Amino acid sequence: MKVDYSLYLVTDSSLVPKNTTLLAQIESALQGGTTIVQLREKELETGPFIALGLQVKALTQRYHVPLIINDRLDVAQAIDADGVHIGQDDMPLVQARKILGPTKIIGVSVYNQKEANDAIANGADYLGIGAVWDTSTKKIKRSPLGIQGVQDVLRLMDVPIPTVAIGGIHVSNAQELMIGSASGTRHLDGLAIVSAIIASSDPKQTCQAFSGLLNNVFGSFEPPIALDTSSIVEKSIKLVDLLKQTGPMVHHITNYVVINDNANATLALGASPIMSTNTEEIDDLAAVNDALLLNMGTLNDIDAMILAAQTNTRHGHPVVLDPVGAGATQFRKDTVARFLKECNLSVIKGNGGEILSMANRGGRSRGVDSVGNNGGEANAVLAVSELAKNNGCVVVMTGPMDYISDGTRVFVVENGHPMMALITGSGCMASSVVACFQAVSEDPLIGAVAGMLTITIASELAMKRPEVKGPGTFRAALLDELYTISNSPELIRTHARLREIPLARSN
Ligand SMILES: Nc1ncnc2c1ncn2[C@@H]1O[C@H](COP(=O)(O)OP(=O)(O)OP(=O)(O)O)[C@@H](O)[C@H]1O
Ligand SMILES: Cc1ncsc1CCO
Repeated sequence: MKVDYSLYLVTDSSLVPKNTTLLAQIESALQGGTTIVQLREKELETGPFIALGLQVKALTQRYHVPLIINDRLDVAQAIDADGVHIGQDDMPLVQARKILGPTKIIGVSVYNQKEANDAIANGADYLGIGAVWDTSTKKIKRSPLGIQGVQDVLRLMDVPIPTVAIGGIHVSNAQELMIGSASGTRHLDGLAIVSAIIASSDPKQTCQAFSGLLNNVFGSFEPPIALDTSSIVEKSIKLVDLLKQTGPMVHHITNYVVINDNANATLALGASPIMSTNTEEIDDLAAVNDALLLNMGTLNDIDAMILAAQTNTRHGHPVVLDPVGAGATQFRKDTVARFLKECNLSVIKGNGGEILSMANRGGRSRGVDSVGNNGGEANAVLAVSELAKNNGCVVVMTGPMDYISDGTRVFVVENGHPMMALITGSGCMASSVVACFQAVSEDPLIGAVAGMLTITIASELAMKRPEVKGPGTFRAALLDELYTISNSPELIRTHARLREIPLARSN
């Protein structure tokens, strides 16, 4: 579930103006564009808190906005809220997560780098950074952070998870805070507001003012520099080196046909594979993992896959899905729908039949094999770009040409050899390689292109070997050539055939 943290309302009944009610203030705020609500009622006993929680939940559900409960896990459970927000002196995050399970949102209040990174390491979904300024709504024990203090926490987070700032934020200082605290590509994802909304004589109007201001600020943040194809090739070369230097761990839940090739391809690039399907160890693995690959080939362990995806996402690790045989059976179609709904995927990498059928663009699978694309390049471009845009991820569609898109750009890797289609699991190996690159690439699009260049160039180099006579010798040579590229990444520069297809503006 993707959560919009941008206009985060935190309640406080004691601040509600005399002529109205808390519920009316919340509803007005929702009409004005509040994107998430936290019920913070420090003085309420359990019974009345639950009763109020149920009323607020009915409201937030109507506006399709998540409801978070401050501190009280029991209340959150009783009303099946979307999550909790805990402070440094509340129930520790580790225990809270055990109680609430992996799917609930848990936010943590943090004041400095250490608290932020501890919360990130323990699987917080978002951070509330503050207090930014002095505030009348909460007695603060530590001096206010100011804009610089917020920026320090943002800059020093080990992994960039969503953040909101809290404490003394009003329409008058919100823009200064959003812009002043941004650093490089990191910025706040939203503002948590208490009195400016709850005590407002017109919460709807106040929220509209915040929303307008936030939209302008988000629009003003520098988009990442769009690299041309030769810069992406150079980046890919650097990523091969980085993979070898850092040796990231890549947890695979894959199929039993390809499992050994997946592990060996990962090792050949200098990364560490772990092939585990046991739910008991997902937490421990996620704590030290760097990327997760889910492969639907033999389609067991679906619950473990989803749990692993959610757990890894909480740790900030990318998740790659190989939707093997996506359109082949009703069960596979249903399972893909579950992955799309319940997981936050970084990359979907499938063959033509799989990706085209997921995009409703005519693809077919016979078992796990792709049965062609009748719509040519234009159809492939639309399939990857639409699927990417609709799911907020990168999509790779393999075949004689590999099409790769993040929804705004489309690249084609023209490298590869037809012999790849004659060994089982070459696509699955490509997914492992893409997952390895996701572990070291800040940009999932570049990581996906780098992965596809690496495996397809390896296939070309393998076919040049004199001992390669057919699929058997090719399979071994492919591993050898992944290893060759890992040691001589500049081979990518001389072999890459990468082109960009401009997307029509209407897309
Ligand atoms: N005709 C071809 N020419 C060049 N490269 C190809 C060709 N067919 C496949 N490839 C390459 O082979 C790899 C696997 O792609 P393919 O679409 O065959 O995957 P797949 O069907 O998912 O494989 P599997 O299910 O066996 O794992 C990709 O790297 C792709 O670039
Ligand atoms: C042949 C086969 N069957 C299920 S998975 C798999 C490997 C290629 O995906």
